[in-house]
Amino acid sequence: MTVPAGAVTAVLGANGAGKTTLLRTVSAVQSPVSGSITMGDHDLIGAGAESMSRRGLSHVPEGRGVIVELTVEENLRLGLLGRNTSRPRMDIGRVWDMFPPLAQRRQATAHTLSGGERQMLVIARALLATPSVLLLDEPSLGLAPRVVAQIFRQLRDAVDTDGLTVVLVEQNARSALSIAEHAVVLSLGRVVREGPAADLQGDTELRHAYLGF
Ligand SMILES: Nc1ncnc2c1ncn2[C@@H]1O[C@H](COP(=O)(O)OP(=O)(O)OP(=O)(O)O)[C@@H](O)[C@H]1O
Repeated sequence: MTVPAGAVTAVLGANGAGKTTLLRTVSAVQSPVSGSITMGDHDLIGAGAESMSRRGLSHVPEGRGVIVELTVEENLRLGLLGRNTSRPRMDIGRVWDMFPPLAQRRQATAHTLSGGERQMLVIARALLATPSVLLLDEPSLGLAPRVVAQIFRQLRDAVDTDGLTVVLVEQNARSALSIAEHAVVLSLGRVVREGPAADLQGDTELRHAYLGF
């Protein structure tokens, strides 16, 4: 599969299709059995996790990952530590504008946040490191549609404003396709369809067979 730069690519497929494995392999958490992974001209296989962040690749795994003992603001400051200073557009002030619920709770300990607020926090923390490629695993999991819409709107804005490249793994195919330019459908660990998101959205047979809507 190919991920176009400066766009959102949705990675879709049923439970167990291999979406999480794909992201873990790209970000070097897991080793591939075969094949190749390249970013621009660079071969990523064997590069190691540290080298991934130097190349501007950031992975937000499923299941949140905020540090619950720290405040919202302290969690965000951790994102600044891994910052790629050649892309300085993102700062904590912009996070407060992007996610007003976080601004209201900036001194609150993260364990008091709702699921949606925690998801906003991990995405904001990843954005503060100013990655060029953001891998997001199921950011909508367990969240109310209104919160999902808010998070997706901000992601879309980061792509449009900063030229960020997003790989969005989602079971919520309808929402993911609504913000993606490009899409890939996985089944049993293989790509069964890849193309413009609008084409996949318009393909009723594909939607019924693989996307559940
Ligand atoms: N390309 C592949 N080749 C062989 N096995 C794979 C491949 N991709 C995934 N698997 C295996 O399939 C199983 C399910 O994969 P994975 O958890 O990545 O799916 P998923 O689409 O993320 O599912 P969920 O939506 O439930 O999180 C895992 O045991 C994984 O090791």
